[in-house]
Amino acid sequence: MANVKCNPDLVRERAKCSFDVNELIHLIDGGENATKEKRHFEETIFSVKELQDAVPEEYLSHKDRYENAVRKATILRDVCREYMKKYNYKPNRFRVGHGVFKDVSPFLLHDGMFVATIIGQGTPEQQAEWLPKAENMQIIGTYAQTELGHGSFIRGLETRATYDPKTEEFILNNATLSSFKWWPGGLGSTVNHCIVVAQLFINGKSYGIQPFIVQIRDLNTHKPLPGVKVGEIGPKMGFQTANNGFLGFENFRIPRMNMLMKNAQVLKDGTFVKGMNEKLTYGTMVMVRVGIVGDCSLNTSLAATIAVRYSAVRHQSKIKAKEPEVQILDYVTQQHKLFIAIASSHVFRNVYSWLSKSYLNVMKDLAQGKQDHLPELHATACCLKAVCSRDAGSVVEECRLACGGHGYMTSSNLPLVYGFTIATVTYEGEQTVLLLQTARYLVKAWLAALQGKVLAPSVSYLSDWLKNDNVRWQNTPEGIVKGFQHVAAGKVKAAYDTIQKYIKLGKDYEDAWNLASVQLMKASEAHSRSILCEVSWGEVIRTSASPNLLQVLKQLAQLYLVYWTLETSGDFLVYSNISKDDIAILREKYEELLAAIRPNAVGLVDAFDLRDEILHSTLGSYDGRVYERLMEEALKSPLNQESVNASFHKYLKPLMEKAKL
Ligand SMILES: CCCCCCCC/C=C\CCCCCCCCCCC/C=C/C(=O)SCCNC(=O)CCNC(=O)[C@H](O)C(C)(C)COP(=O)(O)OP(=O)(O)OC[C@H]1O[C@@H](n2cnc3c(N)ncnc32)[C@H](O)[C@@H]1OP(=O)(O)O
Ligand SMILES: Cc1cc2nc3c(=O)[nH]c(=O)nc-3n(C[C@H](O)[C@H](O)[C@H](O)COP(=O)(O)OP(=O)(O)OC[C@H]3O[C@@H](n4cnc5c(N)ncnc54)[C@H](O)[C@@H]3O)c2cc1C
Repeated sequence: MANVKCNPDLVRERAKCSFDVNELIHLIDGGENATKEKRHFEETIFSVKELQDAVPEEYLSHKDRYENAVRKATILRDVCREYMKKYNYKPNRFRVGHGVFKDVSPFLLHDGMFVATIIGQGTPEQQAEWLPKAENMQIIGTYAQTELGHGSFIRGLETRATYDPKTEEFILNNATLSSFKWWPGGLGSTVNHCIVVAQLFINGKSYGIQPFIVQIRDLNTHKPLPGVKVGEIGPKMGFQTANNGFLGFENFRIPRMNMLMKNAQVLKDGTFVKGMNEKLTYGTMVMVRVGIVGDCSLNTSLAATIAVRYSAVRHQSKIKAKEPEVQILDYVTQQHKLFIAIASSHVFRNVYSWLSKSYLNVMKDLAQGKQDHLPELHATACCLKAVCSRDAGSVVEECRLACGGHGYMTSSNLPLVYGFTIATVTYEGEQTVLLLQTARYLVKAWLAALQGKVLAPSVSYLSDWLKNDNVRWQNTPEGIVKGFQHVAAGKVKAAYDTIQKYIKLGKDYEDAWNLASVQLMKASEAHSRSILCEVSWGEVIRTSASPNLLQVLKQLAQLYLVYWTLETSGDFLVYSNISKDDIAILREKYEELLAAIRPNAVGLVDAFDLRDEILHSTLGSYDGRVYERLMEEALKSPLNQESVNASFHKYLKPLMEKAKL
């Protein structure tokens, strides 16, 4: 990228960067070698001509866009397969996926959840049967759980799998419209298999929801098998190329061994054997929620790169009347909008790495029959997924707004980035629903703390707070982290006390819970924020980097801490010993941090190392040729391929002529 002829503003910005951009790229990637491998892989992918679109996708019809996405998905699969064989390298498909599809791949659910569920829920024999086929794409699958009538409350799913011991088969049925599967990616027209999550019935008795692997289309003709009704759900706010679909069964039979039986089992005679913990059936969701925190980092870095580069190139208005128009990046309000995006991307990445380690440890424990840490992992993954996805959505939208009118252009790519980022707030567990899951855990932890029990590490601050809720406020990063824990503990206590108050007033526990649920949700959010602050600050101070880079990383981590303290200062005034003077000091600190980060802003987004092919943006490309690219892209509009459009003769001219009469 270094030899590209760049906009002079960007050249100046890059020259004043105080740290080594390559050092940060290597740190994010996990080492110099990892960067080399990543770049070589991306170079290979983006030099494949067939993966480049001649016409921007937005001009294609819904159908053509889908077909183009499937075409590219198959080419990408082949290229990746060859590449992995040759170099023994496991690429991050999500980064190049955004480059190839702009949006998401119709194979997203095959890779993200179908294969993962076979691994997580299948017995070794079932894995041997289906995994090689799925990994080779001999079969293509999705994860079909959500129905028209139920998504969040999965115990309420209506799809039935009734066991028939005579034939040793399950009979799948969707007797009601609300029981139809609705949403699974790739289901519309792409997949031939799915994991179907259905209510198991044996001899008229319900045994809860279980996962089944089901072939729904003929492998040669791709026609739906008899008894299967399947189709696509139509256009959405984003995820246009994900090919989300619907599905229903009528007396559709599958062999007994198609129930994934790593946890619970159904024996030939219809005996149901319970698993170690019925919630392990929800395992794929936990894994994906962890992954989404990482995805939030990537999505935020895409938007930050586009908006920061654009803001360095764009000049508008003046700070001082007699001086030239300034780069909009020099407005402190613009820095306020954008630097939190850079900081958040780093925070999400660090927290993702921490959460992934916890996830892998719990998986190891489960393999040995130990499940003590599962509730903590579930609670932590739920609230982090909810808060990171919501933050990422807000930050991406703020970046888009920070690009003014041009941020509204599809060619800026910001509307598309917003479309797939905001979807993460809903899928894999709607935000409020997940926050309330964590709240269940927090209330239990609070009760345990009141009883003097030892708490799990992520909630041990509740016991500390009970011992001393009167800690003196300190305007240091460590002091702020403590402050966030105080806010969280104060909110958990308040929510708990509210439940107790309603119970004393004669409400039963469930009603009391519902009445207190706004407070419970906020307590859960505060708990999540305290984890984000503690973990990300902890990761940064442990980072080994050159002094210059470390200084910048600390500035970003502090910016995150101070930003959120100021954003939620009301909570701090209620639940901690912060004073108005401390808040004034933090405001000053915030302004200092914005000023300190300003000279490094472009270097920081360069360090996300997102190629132009991944950014897909007229505003965010490395060379900063913003206006040229806006015009070049506009000229690709089909309306610009002719000097007079047919509608003139058909409609406008007759209208004008009628007006003359
Ligand atoms: C520079 C950048 C570098 C970064 C690089 C990043 C690279 C990116 C990396 C990775 C990216 C990976 C991204 C992955 C993407 C993959 C593909 C994504 C596409 C996904 C598309 C969407 C798919 C879907 O949406 S699938 C459908 C998902 N559906 C849901 O999530 C439903 C939500 N509902 C539920 O989960 C449940 O119904 C519930 C939990 C809300 C309630 O369940 P219920 O049975 O009613 O339980 P409840 O009575 O409330 O609780 C009973 C007790 O069970 C406990 N519990 C509940 N769930 C779990 C669980 N999962 N595990 C453990 N325990 C659980 C609960 O706490 C209760 O316990 P208690 O003790 O009784 O309180
Ligand atoms: C882009 C996209 C892709 C998807 N892909 C898939 C897929 O591949 N496979 C699949 O199976 N599913 C998929 N889904 C479905 C997704 O998982 C669900 O939409 C999601 O879990 C939310 O469930 P819901 O739609 O039932 O929302 P609802 O639960 O109906 O939410 C509506 C409102 O009700 C509130 N609410 C619901 N329950 C409670 C409660 N207990 N307490 C308080 N408030 C509550 C919510 O907070 C929300 O405000 C996808 C969804 C999207 C948007």
